Amino acid sequence: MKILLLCILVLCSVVSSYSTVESGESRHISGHLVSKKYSADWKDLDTRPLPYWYDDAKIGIFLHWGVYSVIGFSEWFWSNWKGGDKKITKFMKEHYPPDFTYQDFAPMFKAEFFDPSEWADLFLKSGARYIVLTSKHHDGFTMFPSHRSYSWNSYEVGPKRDIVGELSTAVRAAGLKFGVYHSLYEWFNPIYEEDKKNNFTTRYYAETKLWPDLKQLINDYKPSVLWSDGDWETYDTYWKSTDFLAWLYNESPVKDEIVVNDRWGIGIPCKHGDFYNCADRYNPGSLQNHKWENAFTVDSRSWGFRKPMTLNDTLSTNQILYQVVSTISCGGNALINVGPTQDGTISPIFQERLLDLGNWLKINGEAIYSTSPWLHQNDSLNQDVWYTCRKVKHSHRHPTAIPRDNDNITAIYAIFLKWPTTNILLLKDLSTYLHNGVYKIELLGNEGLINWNIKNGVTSIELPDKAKVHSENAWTLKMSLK
Ligand SMILES: C[C@@H]1O[C@@H](Oc2ccc([N+](=O)[O-])cc2)[C@@H](O)[C@H](O)[C@@H]1O
Repeated sequence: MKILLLCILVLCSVVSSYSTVESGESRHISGHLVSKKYSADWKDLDTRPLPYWYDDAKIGIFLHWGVYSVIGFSEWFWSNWKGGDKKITKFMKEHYPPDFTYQDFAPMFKAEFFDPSEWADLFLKSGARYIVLTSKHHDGFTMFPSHRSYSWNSYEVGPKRDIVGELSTAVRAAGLKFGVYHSLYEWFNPIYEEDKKNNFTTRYYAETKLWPDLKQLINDYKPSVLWSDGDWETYDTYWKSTDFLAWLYNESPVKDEIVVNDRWGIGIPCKHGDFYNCADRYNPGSLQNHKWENAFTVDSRSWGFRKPMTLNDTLSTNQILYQVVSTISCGGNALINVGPTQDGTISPIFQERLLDLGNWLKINGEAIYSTSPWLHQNDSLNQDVWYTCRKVKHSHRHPTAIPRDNDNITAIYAIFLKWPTTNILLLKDLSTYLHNGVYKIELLGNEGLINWNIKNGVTSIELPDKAKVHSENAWTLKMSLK
């Protein structure tokens, strides 16, 4: 007996030392990452380098689309209704038969005008580099033919189409990355409710629904982003988040490509994940240590399509640019949400905002894509100015965090969101870098060089006649060596 125990002990220690060697290494050979095996704990998972495409992309489009788009209140409609929301109760009483259920809305979700390549064309023109679609929100309705969501998916009810499949194909054909939003919990799934009733000591839902669904999603659609949500009722130990991520990073068909956010259980957001969302609409205004993403909505009041939305509720192009620019300057990505309609269209007001962004990026994209945060983010003299910079390529970047060094800078960009009435832009934080006159300044989208001088530590930049400048809403000054 003793000998047997000893043998087991020795075997265990051999196995564990082998696995530490395995998991302790990650090497770059001629630019290629030799993938290591991650163990299923946060400490090891956190060492995974961020796939470069994500930091380079900077801008994505978020789509909240599902059965809730039919009602047009918000994606939380069902839960709010059941929770006794007065407005909703009254609305349902006035407009629907007394026994009408949330499920009865599903056949009305026809998506009859849904043309994925038209959407992809719009997204391409917006300048976004990745798309994130709700593959399943908290109502549990899957936008793909889930093997575990019988009669509660877009392939069997409503559109009768594999929305995730069709959109992923079209988006990729346009050269963009495709990702999925996925809610861990389902408000009213009886199997989940049973686990919940058992204080999450049982894991029936996680084993029989969640895991098979997630694996199907990853294996069948090979998304580049998995945007996890609905994690907050219980711990990552119930979800088995680390096991899932170890599988995702080690074995899955997207192991080198995929990025995930931070919503993997109580206490995890803002602490673990390839990038952090922290709270929704999170925009800290200062440089962060870890890659993060600002997910925000063009309709300031809802993620899903809201029929009573007014023009006033929507973010203006200038407000969207403020979010995009301040976020990227602080090391984040911007994920801009719009809610498509039940017919499968994207309303013209959202189209216009996205196209405005695209037109702005055509001129100013050089200050956005593949840039790094600079030494300063928001100019200390002029609050409407945000900096980014360009560095010689990737090999110098820290693999998991936002680069903080200031080596290898080839250009500094100052993006300003208000045109000064005097036509003179005053900046402070640039002054120590520009002093010796070897720098030139250009305004993107405008011919020729810009006159500038430094007095008492303030850089004064003479802007050209505004009428002759192509960019609108925000402008970029580029500082580089002569
Ligand atoms: C993107 C959004 O994500 C969640 O809402 C959240 C989740 C987390 C926080 N948070 O951490 O502050 C706030 C809203 C969803 O409930 C919501 O419907 C939408 O899908």
